Amino acid sequence: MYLLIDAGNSRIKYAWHDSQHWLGHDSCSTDRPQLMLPPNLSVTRIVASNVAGSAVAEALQTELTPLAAPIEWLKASAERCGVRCAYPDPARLGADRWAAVIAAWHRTRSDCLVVCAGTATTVDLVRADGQHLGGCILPGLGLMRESLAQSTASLPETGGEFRLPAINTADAIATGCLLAQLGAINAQHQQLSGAAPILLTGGHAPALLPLCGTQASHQPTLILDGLLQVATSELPC
Ligand SMILES: Nc1ncnc2c1ncn2[C@@H]1O[C@H](COP(=O)(O)OP(=O)(O)O)[C@@H](O)[C@H]1O
Ligand SMILES: CC(C)(COP(=O)(O)O)[C@@H](O)C(=O)NCCC(=O)O
Ligand SMILES: [K+]
Repeated sequence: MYLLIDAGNSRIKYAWHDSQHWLGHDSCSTDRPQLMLPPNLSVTRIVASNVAGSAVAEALQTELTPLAAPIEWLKASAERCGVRCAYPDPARLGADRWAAVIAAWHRTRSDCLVVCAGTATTVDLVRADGQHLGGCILPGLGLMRESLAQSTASLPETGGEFRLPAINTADAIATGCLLAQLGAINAQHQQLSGAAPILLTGGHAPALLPLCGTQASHQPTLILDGLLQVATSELPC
C-alpha cells in the first residue's frame, strides 16, 4: 500500500492506494497534523510533499512512526518521471508544484497549464515533451480577500459573487480577486499553444473553474496523483 501526503500551508491532504485503486482519503488542518488512517494499514511506501515548514514535517514524522515505512520527502529535481524542471536550482520549486506538474504531464502528454489554487496560487507551464517551463506565484483567493479586509476599515472578508461590473462592495471584492487570479492564469495560458488544457487543483479550484473556459478541468487529486506517480517509480525520493 502507498500512502501519499500533500502538506500545504492550510491543509494536509492524504490518501492511500494499493497500486490499483485509491482506497481512502482524508484531510486535516496544517495547524493540527493528525492523520486518521484505518487500523492495520500495511504501508510499503510513504511519499510526501511538504511546503508548510519543518515543524509540520517533524509532527508528521512523529505521527507516522508506528508505520513500517519511513516518510520519503519529495524534492523537485532536474528530472523525474519524464518531467524536466525549469528552475536552475530545482530544490527551490515547491514540492507540491512539482508533484502537480508530474501528474499533469502524465495525464495530458500535451502542452498544459497547471494551476494549484490553495493558500497561494501557483501557475506552471509544461510542454508536451515533458519540459517544465516555470510559472508564477500569487496570493491565493483567500489571502487576497483577507489582506483587503485586514488593511481597510470597511471591506468585508467574505461574501459576494462574480459580477461584471459589480454594483455593491461584496460583489466588487469577489469579482476583483477572481479577475486577478484569472489574469495570471490567462496570461500564462497565452504562452502555450492555443487550446492547451488547464488543470485546476486546490481548495479554491471550484471557484475558478466556471471562469476558466472549456479547456479547464477540475483535478482535485492532482498533487496526490503526482506523489503516487513518484511512489510507483522504482527510484527513491
Ligand atoms: N470546499 C473547500 N474545501 C477545502 N478548502 C476550501 C474549500 N473551498 C475553499 N477552500 C479554501 O482552500 C484552502 C485550502 O486549499 P488547499 O489547496 O488545501 O491549500 P494548501 O495546499 O495551501 O493547504 C482553505 O484555506 C480554504 O480557504
Ligand atoms: C508557493 C507555495 C507557497 C504554495 O503553497 P500552498 O499554497 O500549496 O500551501 C509552495 O509551493 C512553496 O513554498 N514553493 C516554494 C517556492 C517556489 O515554488 O518557487
Ligand atoms: K498552491
